[in-house]
Amino acid sequence: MSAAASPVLDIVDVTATHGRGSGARRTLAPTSLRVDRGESVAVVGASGAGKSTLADIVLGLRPPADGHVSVRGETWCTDRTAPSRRERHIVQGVPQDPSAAFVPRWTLRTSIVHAVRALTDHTDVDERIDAAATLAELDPALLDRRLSEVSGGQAQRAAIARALAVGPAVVVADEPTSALDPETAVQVSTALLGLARTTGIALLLVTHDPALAARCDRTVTITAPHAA
Ligand SMILES: Nc1ncnc2c1ncn2[C@@H]1O[C@H](COP(=O)(O)OP(=O)(O)OP(=O)(O)O)[C@@H](O)[C@H]1O
Repeated sequence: MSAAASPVLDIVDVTATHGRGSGARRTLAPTSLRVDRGESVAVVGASGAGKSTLADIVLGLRPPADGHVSVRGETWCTDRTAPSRRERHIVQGVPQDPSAAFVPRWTLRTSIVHAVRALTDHTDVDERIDAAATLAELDPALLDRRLSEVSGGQAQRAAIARALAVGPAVVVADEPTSALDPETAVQVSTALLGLARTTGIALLLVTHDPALAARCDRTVTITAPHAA
C-alpha cells in the first residue's frame, strides 16, 4: 500500500463555528487535507482565515462543526466525539509561545515528566525525555533549568522535546518560530522539519512565513469562509 493511501493525519471536510445561536458564525471553510508519515505540510492563509482554528481542532481542543479527523486510520474527532484521554498522546502541539508548555516554577524537565506521566504509561520517562531533547537539538542538561533560565530558542526546543517525549504520530505547530529572532527561527524550524523526516511524525505547521512554508514538503492555503 502506498503512503498516499494511508495518511497519518486525514482531515475530511472539517468546518468550524464560533459563537452560539443567532451569534454563530462560520470561521473555517470546509477543509480537507492529508499528511503522510514523515511529511511536513504548511498551512498558510490570510489573517483570520481559520488556521489556528484548524490547528485547535486537530489538537482536539475544539470540536469541528462538521467533518472529521482521523489519525492512523482511526477516528480522532468529529462534531460529536472528542479524543479520549488515552488517545491524547497521539497528537501533540508546539505552541507559538513556549511558556504555554511549561510551569514557570518547575524545571523544564519536571513539566515534561508531568506531561508524559499524564498522557502515557511509559516507565522510561527520563530516557524518553533525553532522547526527545536530543532530537530537538537541545542539550538535555538544559532541561534542569527553569523557563526563565533559558533563551527563547532553547525554550522552543524544549517545547518540541515535550511534544516528542509522549510519542505522538502527529505534531501540530502553530507559528512555532514567530517569537524567535530570524537566525534562531531558522535553527528551530530546521530541527522541527528534520525530526519529522527522521522520526516519521506527520507535521502540520501553521505559518505566516513564506520562507518557512517553502521548506515544508507541501503547502495548503486556506481561505476565510466569507471570502470563499
Ligand atoms: N474565541 C473566538 N470567538 C469568536 N470568534 C473567534 C474566536 N477565535 C477565533 N475567532 C474567529 O475565527 C476566525 C478564524 O480565526 P483564527 O485565529 O483561526 O485565524 P488565523 O487564520 O489563525 O488568523 P491569524 O493568522 O491572524 O492568527 C477569525 O474570524 C476569528 O475572528
